[in-house]
Amino acid sequence: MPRDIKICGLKTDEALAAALDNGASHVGFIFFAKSPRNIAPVDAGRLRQAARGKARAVAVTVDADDAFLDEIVTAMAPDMLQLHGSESPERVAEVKARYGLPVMKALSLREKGDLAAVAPYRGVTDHFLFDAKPPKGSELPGGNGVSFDWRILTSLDADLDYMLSGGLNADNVGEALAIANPPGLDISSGVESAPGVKDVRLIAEFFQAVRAARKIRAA
Ligand SMILES: O=C(O)c1ccccc1NCC(=O)[C@H](O)[C@H](O)COP(=O)(O)O
Repeated sequence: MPRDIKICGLKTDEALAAALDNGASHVGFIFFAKSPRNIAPVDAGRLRQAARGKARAVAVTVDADDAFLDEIVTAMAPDMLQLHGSESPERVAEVKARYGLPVMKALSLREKGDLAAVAPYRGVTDHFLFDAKPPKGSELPGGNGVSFDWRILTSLDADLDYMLSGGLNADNVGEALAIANPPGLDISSGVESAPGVKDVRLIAEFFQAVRAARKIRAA
């Protein structure tokens, strides 16, 4: 059963409180101008205070340069950086060294062959996040509410630390857990009533569904 659950794309006190009250281990803030979940570093810095000692605050960036990362790290003091663009292993290593923070590299998957992208990042990134490839025409590298074939994850080494992401919701998370048994889960649009608008009821329902799946597996 998942050790970690990340609620991503938070912008309000209410949504953050719902994530924390329900037991999120990670809370994510998106720094990508085209996203409906985009947040200013200073606002994320204020929000993330409530997460201290409860959940790790994750700054999600897309091919960000040092100047933007400096601004984010200074304003919000994240616990982790999620690199959700086409950052190379060398760039991941550079970011890790520059900020001394754990890094989660996001990779987008559709089929088994896409897992070849994992090897070059092993020993470089601290964690992986496996998301679906964006649909054609999407301007967003993540947060598209699209899932992939979770069966491809069963061929991964058991020690690989990753979050399963992409198109999860309360209705399908039980199946995702039964198939892939991932160490972590990440969700964004599946707990929204509209793009970028988190819904506290959907957040609670997602955690309930995870708990229900946990009971089924334990029985
Ligand atoms: O969510 C976004 O808008 C976003 C924009 C740019 C880069 C990454 C983004 N999201 C990253 C995440 O970690 C999402 O939670 C992940 O892609 C899953 O999203 P969803 O399919 O909506 O659950």
